Amino acid sequence: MKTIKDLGDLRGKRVLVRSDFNVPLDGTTITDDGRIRAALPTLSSLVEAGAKVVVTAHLGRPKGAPEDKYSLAPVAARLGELLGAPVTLAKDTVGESAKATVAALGEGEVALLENIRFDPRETSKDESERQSLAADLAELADFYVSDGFGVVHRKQASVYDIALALPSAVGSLVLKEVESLKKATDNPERPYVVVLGGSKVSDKLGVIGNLITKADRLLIGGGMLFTFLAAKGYSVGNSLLEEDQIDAVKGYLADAEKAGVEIVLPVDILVADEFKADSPATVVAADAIPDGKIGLDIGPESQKLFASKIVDAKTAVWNGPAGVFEFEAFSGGTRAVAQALVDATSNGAFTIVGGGDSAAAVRILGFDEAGFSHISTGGGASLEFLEGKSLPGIAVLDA
Ligand SMILES: Nc1ncnc2c1ncn2[C@@H]1O[C@H](COP(=O)(O)OP(=O)(O)O)[C@@H](O)[C@H]1O
Ligand SMILES: O=C(OP(=O)(O)O)[C@H](O)COP(=O)(O)O
Repeated sequence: MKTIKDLGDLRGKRVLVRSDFNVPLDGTTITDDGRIRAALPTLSSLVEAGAKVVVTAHLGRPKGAPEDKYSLAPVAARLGELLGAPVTLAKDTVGESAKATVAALGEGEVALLENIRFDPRETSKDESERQSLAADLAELADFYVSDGFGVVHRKQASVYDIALALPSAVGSLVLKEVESLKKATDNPERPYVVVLGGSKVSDKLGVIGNLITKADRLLIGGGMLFTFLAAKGYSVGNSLLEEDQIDAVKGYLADAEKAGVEIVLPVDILVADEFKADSPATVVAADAIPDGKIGLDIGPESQKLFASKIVDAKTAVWNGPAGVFEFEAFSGGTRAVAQALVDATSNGAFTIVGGGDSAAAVRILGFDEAGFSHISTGGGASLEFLEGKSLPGIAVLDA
C-alpha cells in the first residue's frame, strides 16, 4: 500500500481525504470529538506539506438526500478549532458549491464537503452509480487518501470506488489501526474474549459466525442480546429485536456449543416503559421481560457476571455499549464492561475497544484511555478485521 509520502511533492496539489466524522451529536453539539481528533495527524501532515486538503465524510444514515440534522456543519466548526484554522464547509457534496470551495482553496488550507451520504450514489449497490459519484469526486482532486478507518468495511463510492479513480494512498490513522488490530489476530493470547453490544444489530450479528471459530468466549449485551433471548424462546417485550435473525442466532448458539465456545448472556435486564432518560428503571430476570417493557441495559447481576468473564482474558475485544449509556440510569452495564477491561489490561491483557459510540462511551463515562491497549475508531470495521475478512476500503489500495 502506498503511503502519503509515496505520493511525492504535494505542494499546491488537491488531496481528497476520506475521514470518518460520524460523531455522536446532541442536537448540533458534538458529545465526543474523538473521531475528529483521530483524523488530525493525517490532515495536519497534508497541511504542512502545502496540499489543498478536501475532506469527504458521512454523518449518520440519511436516506440519500440532504437533511439538516445530518449536516457536517458542527464537524467543520470543530475541525477548524482543532486545526487552528477555519475549515470551509461546502453546501453540497460534489456540486457547484463543492467545486467553488475547492477552487478557492489555498496551499495548506482545508475544506470539508457536505455529508457524502446526501448523495444516493454513495451507498448504491449499483457499481456504475457509485463509479459516477467517484468520477465526480475525482474531478475535485489530484490524489486520494483513505483515512476513515470506521468505514473501510463499506464498499461505498467515497471509500472504495474513488481509490480506483485517483492515485491513492493509505492515511496514518488506517495504518495505525491495522497495526494495533493485527496484535489481536496474529496468535491472540488466550482466553480470547469478545464483548458485543450496541444497536447496529443486523450488521453485527453477522460477525458472530466467524468469531465463534476464533474467540473462546462471547459476551452479548446491548441491543443484540434480545435476539439471543428470543432465540432461547423468551419474550423480550418492546426491546430491540431482529426477528428475521432469530433462526441464525439459534444456529450460532448450536455452533458455539459444538465448538466449545462459551456464549455468555445476561441473567437480568434493566427495563423501562419508554426509550427515555427519565423513564423509571426496574430489574427483571432475563427470561421474564414483561410485555410492554423495553430492555435498556443489562442488570446488576449480569454486570458482575460479565466482569468475571472479562477480567481473566489475555485478549479482549469490545464493540457496542452494553446499554443505552447516554441515559445515566442505563449506563451501569457499559461502565461495568469498561471497568472490567481496564482491570484485564492491568492484569496484562491486550484489550481493544472499537466503535464510534463505544469509544465515546469510554471517554464520556470518564475512563482514562490509557487503561485500554487500543481504542479503535471503527466498530464494524474492527470486528470485520478481527473476523479475518478483507476490508474493501483497504484491499482496494493494493489493487
Ligand atoms: N438495549 C439497547 N436498546 C437500544 N439501544 C441500545 C441498547 N444498548 C445499547 N444501545 C445503543 O447502541 C448504540 C451504539 O451502537 P453501535 O453503533 O452498534 O456501537 P458502536 O458505534 O460502538 O459500534 C448506543 O447509542 C446505545 O445507546
Ligand atoms: O459509526 C460507524 O461505525 P461503528 O458504529 O461500527 O463504529 C462508521 O461511521 C460507519 O457507519 P455505518 O455503520 O453507518 O456505515
